Amino acid sequence: MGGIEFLKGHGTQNDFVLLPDPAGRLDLTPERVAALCDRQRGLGADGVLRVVRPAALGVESAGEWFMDYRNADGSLAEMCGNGVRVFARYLVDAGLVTEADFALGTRAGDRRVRVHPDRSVTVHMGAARIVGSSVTAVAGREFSGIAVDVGNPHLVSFADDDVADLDLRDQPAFDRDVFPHGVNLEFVNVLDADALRMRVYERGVGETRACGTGTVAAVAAAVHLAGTDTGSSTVELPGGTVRVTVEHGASTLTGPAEIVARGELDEGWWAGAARP
Ligand SMILES: N[C@@H](CCC[C@H](N)C(=O)O)C(=O)O
Repeated sequence: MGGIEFLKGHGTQNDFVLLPDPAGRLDLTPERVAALCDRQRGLGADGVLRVVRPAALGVESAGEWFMDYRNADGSLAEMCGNGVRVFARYLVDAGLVTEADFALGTRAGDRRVRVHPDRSVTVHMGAARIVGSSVTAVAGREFSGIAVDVGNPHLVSFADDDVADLDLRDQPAFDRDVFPHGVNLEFVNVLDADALRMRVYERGVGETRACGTGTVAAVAAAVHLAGTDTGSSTVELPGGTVRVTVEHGASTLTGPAEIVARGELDEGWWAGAARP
């Protein structure tokens, strides 16, 4: 095999290693994903986006490309909102799609995207479903939350105190009976009628500087609390600001997406990274 091409990109500082692999030839083990994402022994990222043809993985999609997303710990997740924006940015920059508006496949189903001239990307995120409530605890302090399914699981907790002061270095407690496959935990301040501030502790990663599906979950939860099913809001995150709309079983996420670097992985390193 020749060198393994990679790119590095981010969306509101939620960062990813992209691996172009149209035919699905890479043996992308959880150990290799974890090594790639490690900020000391690898390239460092919150997740990996393999760029692959749907047929190569045996999945159905109306899109020409499938976003094979992995969390930094090597686990699979259904969906990644910031990842879709970065993935779309790469496809357009690389000339792999020629339209500005197209569909791509994810484990949560197909997602339509629009790449704007100012380099921002809008993703049609599908339905954000309110599925119940639960609790979480950060450093012994309990928060009640609204459970939201955005293709992947979220628990959104609204706080009166500034979420900037929360200590999110350790995994907050959550109810494993309610979330047997884990959950992404969002902590939110309402700034005004159409502005939220959010921090997030992601399943399979830890605290990240932004989570696209999390922002959609946060706006859906805010809209739900307001007693309606339609609304739109900016969401300020440590890594930047996105815009979310939620209406009648659909939602959109708009924000920046950047490709930062490209290069080749060392083959010896790749071979060794297959081992834990
Ligand atoms: N950062 C992502 C979400 C990635 C998946 C998540 N950690 C999970 O396990 O569900 C986003 O931007 O949505």
